Amino acid sequence: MLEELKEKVFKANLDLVKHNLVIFTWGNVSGIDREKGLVVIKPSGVSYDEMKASDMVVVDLATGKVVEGDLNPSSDTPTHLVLYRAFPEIGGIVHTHSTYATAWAQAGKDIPNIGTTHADYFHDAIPCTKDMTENQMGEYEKETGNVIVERFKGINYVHTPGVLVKNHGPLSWGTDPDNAVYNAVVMEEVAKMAFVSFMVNPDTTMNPLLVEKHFSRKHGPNAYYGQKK
Ligand SMILES: O=C(CO)[C@@H](O)[C@H](O)COP(=O)(O)O
Repeated sequence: MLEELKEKVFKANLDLVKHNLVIFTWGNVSGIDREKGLVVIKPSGVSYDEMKASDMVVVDLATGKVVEGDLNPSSDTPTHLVLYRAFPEIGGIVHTHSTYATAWAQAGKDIPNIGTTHADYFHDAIPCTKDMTENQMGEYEKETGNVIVERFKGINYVHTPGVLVKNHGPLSWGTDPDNAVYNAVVMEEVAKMAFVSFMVNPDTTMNPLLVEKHFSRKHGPNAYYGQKK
């Protein structure tokens, strides 16, 4: 079942290593078949060197139950499921511990939009979630999804396809697993650029008109991951 999606998700997970976004077993990528209501995700704790497409785990979107696979699904599966349910336009999700985006997440700071590179891919500042409450810690991964959805109230998740989970790390999403990985790579790069920019000039700013010009030039007024709807 879902062999093609398993292959796509498997390749996208290996691309995290190719792009230096993860080491060891850190991070994860998932994809979704919305017609079947099934999510394919990386197995938990498996080295990328040893991983196979057949190791990918299939999970029911509605119940979270494993419907296919001998290995445990990623520990972050509850987070992915909350986002797929809340963000109907996404087809793939990535979580990494990429250095600069994770540093901004650990610092609890949004990555402000101060460059045209950022503006080409993320319309708004890349938001960081707030501290979770003691009650939320009980179901950390599920509540991580809920605080992301809460943080995106008033932010178009299609136009800004990524978030920083406070004191943890980045998540990005896209039309499919490959697009989600692409956005994860861009996110790490703009996190690094912003960090260095603020070291050069802590007071740096960007004219919002330049943001609009670059984002709409690339994505159009009714953007959908770069294509007009
Ligand atoms: O951030 C964490 C754990 O804190 C996870 O995202 C790990 O980095 C990957 O866990 P698995 O996907 O292998 O369960």
